[in-house]
Amino acid sequence: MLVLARLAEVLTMNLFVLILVIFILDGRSLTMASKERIVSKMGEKEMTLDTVRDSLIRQEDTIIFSLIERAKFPMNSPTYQEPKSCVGFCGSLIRFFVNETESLQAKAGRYQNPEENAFFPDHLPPSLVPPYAFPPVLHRAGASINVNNKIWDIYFKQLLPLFIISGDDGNYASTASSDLNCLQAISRRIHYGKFVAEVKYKDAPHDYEPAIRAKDRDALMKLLTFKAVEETVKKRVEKKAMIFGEEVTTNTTCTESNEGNHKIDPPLVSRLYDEWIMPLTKFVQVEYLLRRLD
Ligand SMILES: C=C(O[C@@H]1C=C(C(=O)O)C=C[C@H]1O)C(=O)O
Repeated sequence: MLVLARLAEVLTMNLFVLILVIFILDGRSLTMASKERIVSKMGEKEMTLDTVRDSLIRQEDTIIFSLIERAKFPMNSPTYQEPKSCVGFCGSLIRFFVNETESLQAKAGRYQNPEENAFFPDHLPPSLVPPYAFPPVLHRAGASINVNNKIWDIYFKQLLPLFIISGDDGNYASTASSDLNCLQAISRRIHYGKFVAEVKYKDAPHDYEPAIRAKDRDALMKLLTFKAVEETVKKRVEKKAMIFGEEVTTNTTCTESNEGNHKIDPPLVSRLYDEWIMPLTKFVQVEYLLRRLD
């Protein structure tokens, strides 16, 4: 009797262990299966020239809104001046602000996304958040191209004076914060040239390879340029600046309310795209393609 009871106990125990093992294995295979589904889902959303162009169109909204926000403030030049001595931090307020914000955003994982490039990439702290498996679209050699030095210089020396009125209202921290929003939006757009170039290369490798091997920048520039697309971009951003920068009132129609009164000058936005944003995006495309066969 005792033996039978002991046997039953052992069998029950074994059965329990067996069920537990099945449960764990099944759970693991389920997790793996769902992970595979996510990965294959991302794979399905393959990048095409149309999808990258759609992204550039959406990014126009971010850029224009950020410029409108910066235009709320006058120049506020103390934001950019190098103080004679260190005041808790060394250098201009804008450098301090960008450095510190990038540091925090790096910890929060911003620069794990291959679409993001820091202005001060040296000595950034590592991300503290679990990594996300961004689809590996870019070719390794070109992925690290960073033209933010150029963007920084152009933004402060050429762009700001064009669309910001002179004056000082003391809002230096808010000014620095809105500058950073502009810089990040413009930088993301310009570096998106890497994705544009990758898609163009994949669509026609035989067209690009001879120019890449010959390191012929002019030929590459010709191959990747679509003048008609650029003209459309210029017209569209001007129209967006007109619509987004309108003063909205409830007692007049949109067209009545705003003749010539926009938060940012619409033709100027078109000019920013024509003279800086599109040429730099194309510069990034050429640089990326030159490394595409490395
Ligand atoms: C980005 C592209 O490549 C080039 C750059 C463009 C831009 O920066 O908007 C537009 C057309 C092309 O000349 C593209 O083809 O869409």
